[in-house]
Amino acid sequence: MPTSQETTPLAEEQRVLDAAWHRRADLLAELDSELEAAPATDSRTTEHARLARLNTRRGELRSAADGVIFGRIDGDDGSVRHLGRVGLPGVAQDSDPLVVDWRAPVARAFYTATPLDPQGVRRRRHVRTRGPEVLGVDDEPMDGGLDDSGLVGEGALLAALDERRTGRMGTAVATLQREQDDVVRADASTALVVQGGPGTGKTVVALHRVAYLLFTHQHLAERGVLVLGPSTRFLDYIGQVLPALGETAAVAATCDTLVSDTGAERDETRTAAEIKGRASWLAALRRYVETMVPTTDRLALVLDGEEYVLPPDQVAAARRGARSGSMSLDQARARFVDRVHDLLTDAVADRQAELLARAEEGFEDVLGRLDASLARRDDRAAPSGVSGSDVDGVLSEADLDALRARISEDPDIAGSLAAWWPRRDAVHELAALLADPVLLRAHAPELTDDEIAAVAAADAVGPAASAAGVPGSAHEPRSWSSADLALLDALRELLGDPDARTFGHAVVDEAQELSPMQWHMVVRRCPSRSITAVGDIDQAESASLHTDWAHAVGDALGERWRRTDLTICYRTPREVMALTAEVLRAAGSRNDPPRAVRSSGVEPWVRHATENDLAAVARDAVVGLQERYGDGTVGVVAPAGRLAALRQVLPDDVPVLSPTDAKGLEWDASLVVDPDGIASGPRGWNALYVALTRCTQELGQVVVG
Ligand SMILES: Nc1ncnc2c1ncn2[C@@H]1O[C@H](COP(=O)(O)OP(=O)(O)OP(=O)(O)O)[C@@H](O)[C@H]1O
Repeated sequence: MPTSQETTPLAEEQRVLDAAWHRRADLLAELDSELEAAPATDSRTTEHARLARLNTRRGELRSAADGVIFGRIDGDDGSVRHLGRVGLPGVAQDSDPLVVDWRAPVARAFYTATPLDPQGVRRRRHVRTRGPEVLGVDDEPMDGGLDDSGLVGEGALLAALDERRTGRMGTAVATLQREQDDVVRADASTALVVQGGPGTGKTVVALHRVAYLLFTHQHLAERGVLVLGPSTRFLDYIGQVLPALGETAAVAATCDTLVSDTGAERDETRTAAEIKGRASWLAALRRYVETMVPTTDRLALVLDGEEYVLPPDQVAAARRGARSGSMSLDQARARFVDRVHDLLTDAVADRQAELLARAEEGFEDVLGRLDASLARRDDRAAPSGVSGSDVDGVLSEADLDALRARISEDPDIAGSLAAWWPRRDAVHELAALLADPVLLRAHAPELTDDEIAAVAAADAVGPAASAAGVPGSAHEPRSWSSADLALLDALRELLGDPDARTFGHAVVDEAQELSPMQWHMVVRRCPSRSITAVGDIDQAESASLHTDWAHAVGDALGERWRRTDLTICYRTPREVMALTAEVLRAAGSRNDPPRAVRSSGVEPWVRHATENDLAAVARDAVVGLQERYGDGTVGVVAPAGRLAALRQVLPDDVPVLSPTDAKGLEWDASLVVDPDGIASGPRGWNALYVALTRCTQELGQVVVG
């Protein structure tokens, strides 16, 4: 006889979780033994692909321990479905799944049904679990009651939002909100720009979208998804989320690490960064690369000691033909070399025919040369075959093929062609261009003299560059800024980049920071333009001074993108968001801050300090916050110029960051030191908006003066 305890919703869900937990364990054991039994090396592609699939599935199942089930929807038709981070099939064949994957179409109603639009759902239940244990259950009947908040599963959501922060981004798969779910499941055939204020869940949405797309579209899973974030610190912050959502086919990078393993090694002035970020560099670099195509039509090549001067009109035609279309310089060069091999083959055959003709006229000396020449070459077909040249001395098709093959492998010919049309190295060529005002003026005529001076001066920061300014001249290896790396990426593509990898989809976080040249980097990685970009134009600090999204993405995406907005702030409490409207106005924004869903009950506070006691006041404030949020996280945001001094006095375990580096991160409590100093920098009010919105509970400020 069931006890009264066992009939409670909690006991009911515990029974479901027990069954799901065991099913997951059984599936994992099956996968383990199947993978162990597989031969260590099997070169067959099909077997390789099968093992990769099994491995992925094992990874998914392992990482789903928290969230084996997290929700349930009861339909009007009496159906009951449980949702989890990964789907679990029923034991009997053809039985209903025990747990439905959250990304499956039938799971959608869990995120989007409301009492006003129940979508066939009678009741939504959030099931809070830790490992194999059910902690609590929140029910939401869809019986046409009030729908005031616009929130889905408000109780579960607010409980999730009140949890202490760990310094790593958690998953919100159980509590995604309707406007977020719309983005997660949006059509991926064109670019989507998601504008949202601080804490509206842009990162959450971007990451869940990756998981959703990889689950739903096999071709994306095969081609991979690129996740671009603003910094390696940020990538570390989100690092655990994708595997926990079941995704391993995503590659995380920053724009800088896409180009160089070391990332950007030097900063530069905002002026230089803004100039170098402009889209007009694409045309400038194209013009520059055009100067790397030889202009002479005289091409003399030596084969077997004989010089052949190729017909100049044909050399010119080969050069023109090679540059047609949108090929890289390397591809064009390869095409040209191919054509030159044909021309040389013809020239050798013509000369031989000419010698033969003269021999027939009885010139013994010529006959001697011809014999010697034929003896040196091995272009004729094998003696056993019937060869035209055996009969009349004219090279047969087979002889010509053999001659062409020999020409294409001849190292001297290759050497002559390399001297005539040298291969170019993007690093050297870019260093040469940026260091040389004459070259800059020639290829980037839209730049003013002051702008050219700013670019060349920025370049002089790097190790010595040759003053010769001739493309290809010897340049020392130099260090690059972020803006340089975007130029390098573009130049590499124009010259030919054998290592370039493309992806099926790209997700860009903090997208407001990308320069037009960086947007081109994204499109280069994702030529289909299946891109999801999330960002907040009001948090933009980038030197590129975007004021709206059309300005930011227009050059790279043209008209081929659409925008959607996230409007609810899940992170920052109402008490803190109330401070931000004024900051936004000072930043010149016409937007309102997002609506905060929660209150922390703690009013933001301000302490005053002088330059002399600033460090001590900040230290005192941080220690106080640490005492109150000992089980959570505390972070400090300050103007870049104050960071070093503050780091010396503040506890080691507290991150002390500039607004730029704090972007996208959050702590339970944050201290903003010298907000006026932050606001007085370039795009300073936008930076202050970032700084003030990092906390989930409590905000303190130390004002100087
Ligand atoms: N639906 C949700 N359920 C639970 N938590 C959520 C949800 N949406 C957002 N959050 C939480 O709100 C916080 C802010 O989310 P997130 O960092 O994605 O916002 P953001 O818009 O990227 O912020 P920023 O503009 O500052 O980078 C995070 O702690 C996130 O886990």
